[in-house]
Amino acid sequence: MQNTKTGVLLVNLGTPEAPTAPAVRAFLKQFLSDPRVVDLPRWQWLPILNGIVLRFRPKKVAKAYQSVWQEGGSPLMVISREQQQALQARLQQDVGQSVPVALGMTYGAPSMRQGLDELLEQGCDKVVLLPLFPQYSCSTSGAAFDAIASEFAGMRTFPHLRMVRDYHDNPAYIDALANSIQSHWNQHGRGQKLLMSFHGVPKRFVQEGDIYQSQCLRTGELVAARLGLSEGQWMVCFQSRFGKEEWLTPYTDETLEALPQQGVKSIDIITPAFSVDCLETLEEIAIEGKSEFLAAGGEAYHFIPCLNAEPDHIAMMSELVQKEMQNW
Ligand SMILES: C=CC1=C(C)c2cc3[nH]c(cc4nc(cc5[nH]c(cc1n2)c(C)c5CCC(=O)O)C(CCC(=O)O)=C4C)c(C)c3C=C
Ligand SMILES: [Fe+2]
Ligand SMILES: [Fe+2]
Repeated sequence: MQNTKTGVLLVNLGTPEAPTAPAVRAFLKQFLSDPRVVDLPRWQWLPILNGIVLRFRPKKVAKAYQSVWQEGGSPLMVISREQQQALQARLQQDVGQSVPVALGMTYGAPSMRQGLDELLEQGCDKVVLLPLFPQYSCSTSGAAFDAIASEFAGMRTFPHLRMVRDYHDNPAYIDALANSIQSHWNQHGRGQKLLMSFHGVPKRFVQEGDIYQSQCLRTGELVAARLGLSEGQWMVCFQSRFGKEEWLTPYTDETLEALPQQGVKSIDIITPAFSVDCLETLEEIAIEGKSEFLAAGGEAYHFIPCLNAEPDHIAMMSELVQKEMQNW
């Protein structure tokens, strides 16, 4: 009998197994060896990666991970597991049948292969690949596609596949962000400016065709419009710069240092490119960003968490999956 069962492979970037230098080194080695992430010629990049980056960065970054590590592990993994369980329960409710949801990370564990095998073992012959990167980038969603394709390359028969490429302007995603900001304002009051800080990428990626920047700007505009914000009350900026090349601007850290001098003493900051809180939101933005802003003369800094496993975020994911399941 032919299978006709759909499963969901929920994808995120991945994270180290422990907040230690050896575990961070192992993770960074796999991640930063991917040409989708650093596309310099291998002869040029690998000596830098092995001789400098992997020698010095793991110790520093392990310390940063220690500052946000949770009882159950890396925040990215703990929250991704919550999303997996919540989405499976939500799909059962919305679709009225079991739709298995597995987790696969582009780098580290559980690997894409482990996630895929979990679905195949449950009899799924149709897989919806849902990378939790709302804005497409070659360095994230592109890399997730490569990772599943390289697993398929070794299979005699691979399952049917549909992939959600991006959802940067999906009304339910925009609503979930706007609702999260509004409820933060209701609880804590409203700052002078709302910063939407997206993970950066090298400017060159965009010049060479990556649609990431335009999708970030569109998300920003839609959220601002949904909240009725006028120019000057919000801005988009880009964080997590890596290496010497120019990345998308304005840079978040420079913005945080400049705003107090421009009279902006209180801000709210949200990170819409991240679907789960992780090192880059909890350490770089919630901790480091705050101390940068306050040191520059800022007075109030409010970090708004990612959508994580919030019910409206999970409902949006269910909607994305159901759309892919239509006429299949
Ligand atoms: C080297 C270039 C990098 C590109 C390009 C890049 C794009 C990119 N990354 C995310 C999401 C995440 N990145 C995270 C960590 C992280 N990112 C880079 C580098 C690039 N990212 C590094 C080196 C690291 C590791 C930490 C460090 O050494 O500073 C994470 C968090 C992982 C965690 O464990 O918590 C996420 C998530 C996006 C969305 C993106 C492009 C759009
Ligand atoms: Fe990154
Ligand atoms: Fe960072």
